[in-house]
Amino acid sequence: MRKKIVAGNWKMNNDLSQTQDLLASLKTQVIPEDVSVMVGPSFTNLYQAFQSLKDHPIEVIAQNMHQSSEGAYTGEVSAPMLRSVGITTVILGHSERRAYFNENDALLAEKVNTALDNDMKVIFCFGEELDERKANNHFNIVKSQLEKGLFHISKEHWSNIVLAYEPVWAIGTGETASPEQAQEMHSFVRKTIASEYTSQIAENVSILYGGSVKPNNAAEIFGKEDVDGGLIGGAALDAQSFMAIVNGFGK
Ligand SMILES: O=C[C@H](O)COP(=O)(O)O
Repeated sequence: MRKKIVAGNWKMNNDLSQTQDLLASLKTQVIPEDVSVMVGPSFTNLYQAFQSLKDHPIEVIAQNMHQSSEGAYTGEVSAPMLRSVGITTVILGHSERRAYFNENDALLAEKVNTALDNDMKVIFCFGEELDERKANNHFNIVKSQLEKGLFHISKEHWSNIVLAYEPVWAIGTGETASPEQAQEMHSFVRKTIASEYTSQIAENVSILYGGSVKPNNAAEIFGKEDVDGGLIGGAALDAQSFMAIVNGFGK
């Protein structure tokens, strides 16, 4: 049975003191047993966050990492560095990384390999832009992102992969994909994985939806058969909103 997951991507928000405040609020919450809850603070606050949540079911994850494990890459952070502060899950391929930092499919394929080589789990993000959806090209775009960035991995590595479908037009815009649009794409992705790999792999991988998920729409989107949770941006910055999304999902 696949895991239900709600992951908060804090993006470039929250300094140390704000991070401590948000973690303190989250730590008072009871986490439903059937939902894996994750939060992704900035690099500077990962160590503090990991230490703070050590005895708590919420997992601390990273938002990005470099494709090399070490070297002369000023300003970058490697997979072994993340591991050294307790982090074992990383988000890769977020549309903001693709758009603002020129991360293309080939680079993401390298990053995926480095993460897996370092025994890390990957939340692999993908999704189409608005003009691509309007041109009815969204399935091709998503298939291509998966084929070029992820489908080189071996069958054995799929247990370390979580997928996150994030239509770019829905991120931070207040405009969500409808539950039907999310389900349609998630089902397409699952079928694509079944044909490239096996139906068992396709059935077991969690596929999250991301893009303007809020407490008032989460339950309906997460209620769809192939939606296994969410990657939450803005609403994850507020403990009450985030926990309302988590609790609306847990049974
Ligand atoms: O990583 C999270 C997504 O980009 C969604 O962000 P959002 O919930 O602010 O739209």
